[in-house]
Amino acid sequence: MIDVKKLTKKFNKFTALDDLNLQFTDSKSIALIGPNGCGKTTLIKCILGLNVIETGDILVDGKSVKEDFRYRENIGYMPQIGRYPENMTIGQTIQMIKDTRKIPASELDTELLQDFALENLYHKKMRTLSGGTTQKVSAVLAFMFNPKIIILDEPTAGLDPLSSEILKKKIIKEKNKGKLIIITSHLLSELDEIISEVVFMNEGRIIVQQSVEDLMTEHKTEKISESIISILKEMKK
Ligand SMILES: Nc1ncnc2c1ncn2[C@@H]1O[C@H](COP(=O)(O)OP(=O)(O)OP(=O)(O)O)[C@@H](O)[C@H]1O
Repeated sequence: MIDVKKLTKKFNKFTALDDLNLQFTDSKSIALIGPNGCGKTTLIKCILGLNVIETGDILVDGKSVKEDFRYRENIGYMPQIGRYPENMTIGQTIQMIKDTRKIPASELDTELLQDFALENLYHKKMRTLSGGTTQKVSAVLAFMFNPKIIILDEPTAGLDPLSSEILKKKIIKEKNKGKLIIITSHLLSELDEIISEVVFMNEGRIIVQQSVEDLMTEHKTEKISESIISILKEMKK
């Protein structure tokens, strides 16, 4: 569980996150959505400890992210753009990260590795990979260490339809095991099958946090994308 308490994040005089209060509970898959620049990645980076928090706090399973960095071992993160050592191969990169985590091979989740058939490309250098293949490496690593919380930043943006489907199935499977999944996406049509809750942000604030059922009932729609478009239209009035 993640508990965001009165979180404000400023970059000099610019307020990127403005007094956020939020709870993300286990067994949910939450879509974090909102216009470009509304603060989604900033919030994710605060959760991951990549942004320093000056005002407010974030508790992950009851422990402040400001205190002990070890909570990060429970979070799998797939960044929007993964950056890896350019001259290492896929195989070496995955092995290097496995070595730093020191988790027995029997406990690793290699399902995505197999489903993406990434082992066939183990010899390829990271700098030579297409955007989609780099995304697959990031996805494999986000799930590999069986984290309780999985954060995916625009996960399907660069993936072909088949790979996107493989990843979506994996997300649903892990959510059903009780994990907490947070996804940012602008591809609203992608979200329908996987999301149980929506957090809509604008200008560093939470506009809506609602279960998918409530959202669709309120907006009389059958698709998340249509509900979000209704919210956007109401905001412009
Ligand atoms: N390190 C930084 N220094 C200064 N400003 C920053 C920094 N990081 C983010 N910002 C600003 O904070 C705001 C929120 O950015 P953020 O990346 O969180 O948006 P986002 O919702 O993830 O957008 P997108 O949908 O385009 O990915 C933007 O105005 C951005 O320019």
